[in-house]
Amino acid sequence: MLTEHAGKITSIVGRQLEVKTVVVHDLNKQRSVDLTGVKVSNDPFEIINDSEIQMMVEVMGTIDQAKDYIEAALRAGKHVVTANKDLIALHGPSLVALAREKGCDLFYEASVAGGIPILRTIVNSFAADRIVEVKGIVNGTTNFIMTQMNQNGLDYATALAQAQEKGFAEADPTNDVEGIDAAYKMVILTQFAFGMDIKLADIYVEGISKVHAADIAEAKRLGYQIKLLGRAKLIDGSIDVTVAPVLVPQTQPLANVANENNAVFVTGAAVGETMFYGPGAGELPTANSVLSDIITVSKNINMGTTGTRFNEYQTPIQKATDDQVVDPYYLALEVADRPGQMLKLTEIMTENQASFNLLTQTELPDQRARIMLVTHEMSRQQLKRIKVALQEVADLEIKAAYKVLN
Ligand SMILES: NC(=O)C1=CN([C@@H]2O[C@H](COP(=O)(O)OP(=O)(O)OC[C@H]3O[C@@H](n4cnc5c(N)ncnc54)[C@H](OP(=O)(O)O)[C@@H]3O)[C@@H](O)[C@H]2O)C=CC1
Ligand SMILES: N[C@@H](CC=O)C(=O)O
Repeated sequence: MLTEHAGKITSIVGRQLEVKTVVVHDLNKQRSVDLTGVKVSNDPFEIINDSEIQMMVEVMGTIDQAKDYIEAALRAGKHVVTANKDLIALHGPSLVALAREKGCDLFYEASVAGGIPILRTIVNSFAADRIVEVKGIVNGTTNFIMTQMNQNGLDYATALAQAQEKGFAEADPTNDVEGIDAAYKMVILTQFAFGMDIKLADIYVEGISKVHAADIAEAKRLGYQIKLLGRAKLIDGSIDVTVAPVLVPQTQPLANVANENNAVFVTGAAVGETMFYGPGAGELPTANSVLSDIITVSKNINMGTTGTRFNEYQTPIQKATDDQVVDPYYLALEVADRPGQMLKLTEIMTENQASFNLLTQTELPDQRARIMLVTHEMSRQQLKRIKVALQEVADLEIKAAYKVLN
């Protein structure tokens, strides 16, 4: 892209960008990019110690190693662009502080939602509004897997292997499928939207690895798609952040976001609901976001305005309590003794002031049945109590408890 769009980039930046050194892991690997005239090395200090180089781009992944290299580059006075959400979510504040101290830029647009320019949009276009909710599909791999399972009948392992082949998944896809990658992105989105430095441990995280084909089918029958959704919501001045499988109504645009695409809804008190859609993973979409950062830094160097934070908004906000977070839920239970279990279920729901508006069941072998119900709105605290009480019931197993988007 730097070569093909060189003329446009030069006219926007006012200078010609030159790649001096590329650092890789395996010097013998065949590359599809023409690196004629570029120094190729496996030593990051070839960049960090080169006084001619003004900017370092980190797209190697990892946490500790990348952190060491970025810190060294910032200490050497180099501006940094990174796509590393793991690192920014876990160590963003200290890296941002170091960059500021050194008068350097640190940009990371590609770290959230791949090719969608969502961080820059929040910083620039929502600067005057009060954001009340950010929710969406922020992991391409899991959305690709769920789409392939749903629409093409692929099994989980085959769909994951395809996501890896296409370059959407992380080097170790555990973080993708267990919701950690989406949670890292929600940490960054929460920081940008609400000015709040939330920790990974403050987020309820559940991935897709345990989503059952029976729940996908039942959700579909009821008019929903199960999607891995991240949500950061302002509730009475407090923030709640979650990443989990959610039943999305077919009529909601998020239900139709397929494959590696991502979509982020940003709701502002003034503007209302806005939706940003595009490829959330993949080589060129990610490269476009990285290049938009490179161009921003280059312009800042030109104008002598480096050293300001990507996001300047900071404000102290509390985490919401389980009592404050209210949603309808989908519950799937496996039972043996049906009439007895149904009675118990109804009792437990009533004792916890909860009710359901829909209940279905399917027969399973050995006299067992799978009961699926959609509740009316209840707090996360109520749900927790109901789950604890149901766990005490003999011959009853909770198979799923997912939020329903309304
Ligand atoms: N893939 C995607 O769609 C997206 C990825 N990201 C983020 O971008 C980063 C990179 O992801 P991705 O491109 O998929 O990863 P890849 O594994 O495809 O690429 C990593 C690159 O880093 C190089 N590298 C790895 N370790 C070292 C090391 N110790 N020293 C020098 N070079 C090293 C590798 O070299 P070699 O080629 O020799 O192996 C390779 O070129 C991650 O932080 C990821 O989370 C962000 C948004 C989207
Ligand atoms: N593994 C990530 C890549 C982009 O951030 C994803 O699948 O979304």
